[in-house]
Amino acid sequence: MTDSNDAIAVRFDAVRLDRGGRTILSGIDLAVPRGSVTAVLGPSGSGKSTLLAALTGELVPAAGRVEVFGQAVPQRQRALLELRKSIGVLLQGNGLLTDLTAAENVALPLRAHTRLPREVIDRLVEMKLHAVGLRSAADLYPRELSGGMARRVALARAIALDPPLMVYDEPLTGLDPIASGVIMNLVSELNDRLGLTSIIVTHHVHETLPICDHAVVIANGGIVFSGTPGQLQASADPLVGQFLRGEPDGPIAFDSARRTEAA
Ligand SMILES: Nc1ncnc2c1ncn2[C@@H]1O[C@H](COP(=O)(O)OP(=O)(O)OP(=O)(O)O)[C@@H](O)[C@H]1O
Repeated sequence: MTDSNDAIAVRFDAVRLDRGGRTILSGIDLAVPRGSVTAVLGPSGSGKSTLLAALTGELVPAAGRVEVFGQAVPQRQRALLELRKSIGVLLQGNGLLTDLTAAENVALPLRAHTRLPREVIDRLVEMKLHAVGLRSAADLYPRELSGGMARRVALARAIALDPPLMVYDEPLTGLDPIASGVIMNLVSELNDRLGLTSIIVTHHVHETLPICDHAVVIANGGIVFSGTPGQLQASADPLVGQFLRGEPDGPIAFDSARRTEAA
């Protein structure tokens, strides 16, 4: 592994992703530096979740190569499970089990993937809940938590195994502006404090950009912008402008995947 590879946490090299016999994304080149926070932005249906699926090995590229920490995403189940332990994923729905308390939910990955004794797991769970500011909610059930608190418990569970890479799929869905601000601050703080690399897939541009080092916009079947948040805001590209302003009419097709298919 070379030094330059060491500095890159995730690399997409000429990747094409197909789903249901259709090309969703093609010509994807992306390098996510270690330690950075990267936003993957794009309109609904543009292929953001598809990109994540390639990163976690759920979807095998039709062409090109995806690497995580210098290694190609494996296809063999065992190697894939090993890779997934190094990727913490916060999904759109929190995925909390309703008949378990917050603490029991956070303990799940530790019980499943380690042989640590009970008291060590309890201590780790306490630390993870503390990291998201919810130590006092340990014994509450998901139905007793607000939407923002539930998202934070899910975040504590996602970092339970200390993954070096965090992936957030629409972390702000269903949250009010205050809870959204809390989550974004946490994402940024955890990234810096724990030395993580974070990728945030979202269409919440204005809430996400302030904590990002890098932004990528996908539309019309590929990457249409890659740069800093400042460069994104200053971009004169009509496609980027349409997306930032959320306009229905413009160079981004209403159903961008359909346009790819027709192309
Ligand atoms: N399993 C699948 N089989 C076939 N097509 C799929 C599948 N999953 C997604 N697609 C299609 O791929 C395209 C991209 O979907 P994807 O979910 O990646 O977009 P997205 O940008 O994450 O959207 P959203 O912001 O609404 O979640 C869409 O046209 C969708 O219909």
